[in-house]
This record gives sequence, structure tokens and C-alpha cells, in this order.
Amino acid sequence: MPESSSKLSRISLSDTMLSSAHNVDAVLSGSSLSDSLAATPGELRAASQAISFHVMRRLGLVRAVSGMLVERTPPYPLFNALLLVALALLDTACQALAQAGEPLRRDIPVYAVHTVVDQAVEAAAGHRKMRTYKGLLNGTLRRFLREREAILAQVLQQPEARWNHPAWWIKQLQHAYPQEWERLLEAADQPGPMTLRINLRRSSQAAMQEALEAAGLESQPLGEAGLVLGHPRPVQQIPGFAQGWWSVQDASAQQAAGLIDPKPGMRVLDACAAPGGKTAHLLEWADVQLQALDADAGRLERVEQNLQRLGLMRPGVTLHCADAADLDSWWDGRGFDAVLADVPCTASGIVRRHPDIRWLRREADVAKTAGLQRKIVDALWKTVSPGGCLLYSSCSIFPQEGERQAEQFLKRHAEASRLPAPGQILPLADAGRISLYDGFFYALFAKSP
Ligand SMILES: C[S@@+](CC[C@H](N)C(=O)[O-])C[C@H]1O[C@@H](n2cnc3c(N)ncnc32)[C@H](O)[C@@H]1O
Repeated sequence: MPESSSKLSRISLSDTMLSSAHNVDAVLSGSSLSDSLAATPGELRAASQAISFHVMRRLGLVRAVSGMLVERTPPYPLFNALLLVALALLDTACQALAQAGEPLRRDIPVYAVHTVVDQAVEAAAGHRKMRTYKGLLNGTLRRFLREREAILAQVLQQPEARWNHPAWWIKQLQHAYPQEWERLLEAADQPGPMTLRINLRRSSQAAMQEALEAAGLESQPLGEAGLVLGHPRPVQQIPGFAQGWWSVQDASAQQAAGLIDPKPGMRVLDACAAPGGKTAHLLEWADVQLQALDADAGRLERVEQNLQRLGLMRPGVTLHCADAADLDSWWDGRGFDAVLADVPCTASGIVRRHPDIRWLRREADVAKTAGLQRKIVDALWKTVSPGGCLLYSSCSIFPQEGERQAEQFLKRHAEASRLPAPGQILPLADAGRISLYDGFFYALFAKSP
């Protein structure tokens, strides 16, 4: 039995399934899974997260199965979510049985078939408003077990069920990446690695790797300041978090500071800063004068907390809550040598870490977000001093938020030229190993002197 399953088995599965159903219901009603998990009781959170992530990665399939098996959907959304949770776990239980001897991925929650059915029915039976649907749940799960092969053969004809992404999302990727779209969709269902960026002002890659080794944690170096952990861990279980020796930051995001390569004394603007991953990296890189903005006051507080923890809140560093596109509200007219525009985006490049995103976004969001990005980056360009640079970045794999945005920017601004930068980074598995990189886009523009 995988480690994740043995840990989960110490907690009542019916409670965990019910809690996961609340999470799935929240996402289907338009809320983020992170918010719903934050409201989950602490003792259930880890197990509920494992199951909820799993259901998000199977949601297209189980919704199609439920649509086929349940003729009249009960008018109680929590019950429908519980059914989806149970179907996802049941299908996985059957898969694990069929693959006996070949373990499933360690993050996938695996239970025995009869346990899933019993515990799902118990979860419904113990809930005042779901009790009446107990028989429907039991009957549906048992029918799925009896007819699984035929049911799957039929529903897997539907792209959403086959790829577990909305149909519009699949079409976007087919159009943008005719060669890679299938691998991209598959990669979205693999969990991303946990990557640390070492705060070179407080530790070093070698010292941190030693500290990890002493704590029994395996890691691999990445570039000059990164370490990829063998297995993800809660931050409190990793040495040096409170001491500010490191931050969690994906390998793609770790490239921003090096692309800007700020020098001591430079005036730098980080225009969409929260929670401050790249702000901190820029301050670790050089003693710059840095202004950080974010439109969300709550998120901006996290920038301050992170900079305090890392020992980077020093004179010359200022934080402002402001709309970056509204220059009158925050800009004093003095130009910046470098501007980082890490713009808000659909986050289509990080679905492996946030498997709910694909179900929360709507097709119209892509154009809407691209419009907001254009407004922000056009305003920010005015703040760049002649001879300075602007780094545009987004954690998206939709070209409207990446290459297309960069091409159109160049057309609008005659005094802009493009400098070398990675462009679109795709989170594609390499030789069967999950990608170290989240989906990301970088374009670097120089302003003529
Ligand atoms: C991709 S996140 C930034 C991540 C951050 N750079 C990091 O590395 O930790 C985008 C941020 O932009 C902020 N934002 C959205 N619209 C904004 C605007 N008009 N002006 C400034 N910040 C904005 C959001 O609140 C969010 O924190």
C-alpha cells in the first residue's frame, strides 16, 4: 500500500470523503480549492486535500459517468459532489486491482473497492440531508462496479472525460500546440516537484543540501541557488524555514531575477509583487532600491511577511497597495532602471499544482485577462527609464498571455526591442520524468536610450 494510503487509513474515510465532497462542491460553485481547504478542519486537511486533488484530476471522467448512471440528479449539490468523490476513488480502486503488483503514483489515494462503497454510503447515511439518497448512492456505485468496462468505453469518447479538462481548454491547446497538446494535458495531471530557492544572503546551496541530508531529505541541485526535493514536505518539516534560509519557488519562476540581473543601486519596480517570491529573489540578488506594488492589500501583507522572514526588509525597499495600471495613484514620475511585470493571468501553466483551476476558468477569461495584462504592461512601460528594461512574465501556456502579447507589445512601442529570454516554457515530461518547470512565459524588452 502506498505511504499516502496508509496515513489516510488512520482517519475515518467517510469523514474524509464528506470533507472532500464539500471541497468539490465549492469548486463546482466557483470557489477555489485552496480557500475551501483552508476552511477544512486541520485533522482532515491533508487527507481531504489528497482526495480532492485526485477528484479534480478525474472530474471530467466522473462527471460523465455520473451523468450516464443517474437519470434524475438529486437537488442537493453536496450529494452530487459526494457521488463524484466516490466514483473517482472507486475507479482508482478498480485500476489498482487490475494493476496488482504495479503500484500507482504515491500521491494517488488508493482504497479497497468495498471500503470505498461502504464509507461513501456511511457518509451519506450520517448526514441529515443526504440520508434519503443512500440507496441511490449504493446502487449507482455497485452498477459502476458491475458495468465499469462498458461505461468507461462509452464515456471516454467524450474529450472532457478522456482528458479531464474542459472542452474549450483542450481546443485551445490543440490549436496552440498541435504536436504537444496531448502531452501537456497528461502533464497537467502529474504533481509538480517541490523546489527551493536558497537565500544566498543567509545560506548556500551546499550548506542547505547538507542540512536537508541531515534531516533525511533527498534533494538535487538546480542552477546556482535551487534545490529540488525528492518528495514534497510541509515547509515546517524542512530545516531553515523560520530562519529564512530558503523560499519555495518553482524552477521557472526562479529565472526572473537572473533575466533582469539587477546591479547594486539600481531602481527596480516589481509591479505585481504578491506573495513576493520574485521580489525576494531580486533583493537577494543585489542591493537595489526596490518598490513593490500589488493591487491586493491582503496579498501585499504576505510580501512583507516573506521579506521579514528572509531578512530583506531593508532601507530602500517600499511596498504599496496600488493598481499598477493607474500611474497617477502611485508613480512619482522618476523612471526605473528595471521593471518586472509578473502579470495576473489564467494560471494555465500551473494546473499541476492547482488542479481546480481548469474547472474554475471560463473560455472568456483568456481574452479578459489578456486585456488586463495589456493595460498593465502599457502603463508600466512609461515608468521605464530610457536604456532600462521591462520583463514581462505570466504563468500561462495560452499564447494570448504569452507570445501573442509580446508580439503586439512590440508593435505598439517603437522604442522597445526584444532581448534574449526563454519565451514560452512548457511543463512537458522529459524521458518519462515530470518536468522541473511550471508552464511560464518570459519576454524581456529594452527601451532605447
Ligand atoms: C502572478 S501574481 C504575482 C506573483 C509574484 N510576482 C511572485 O513571484 O510571488 C500576480 C499578482 O498581481 C496582482 N495584481 C492583479 N492586478 C493588479 C494590478 N492591476 N496592479 C497591481 N497588481 C495586480 C495580484 O494581486 C497578484 O498578487
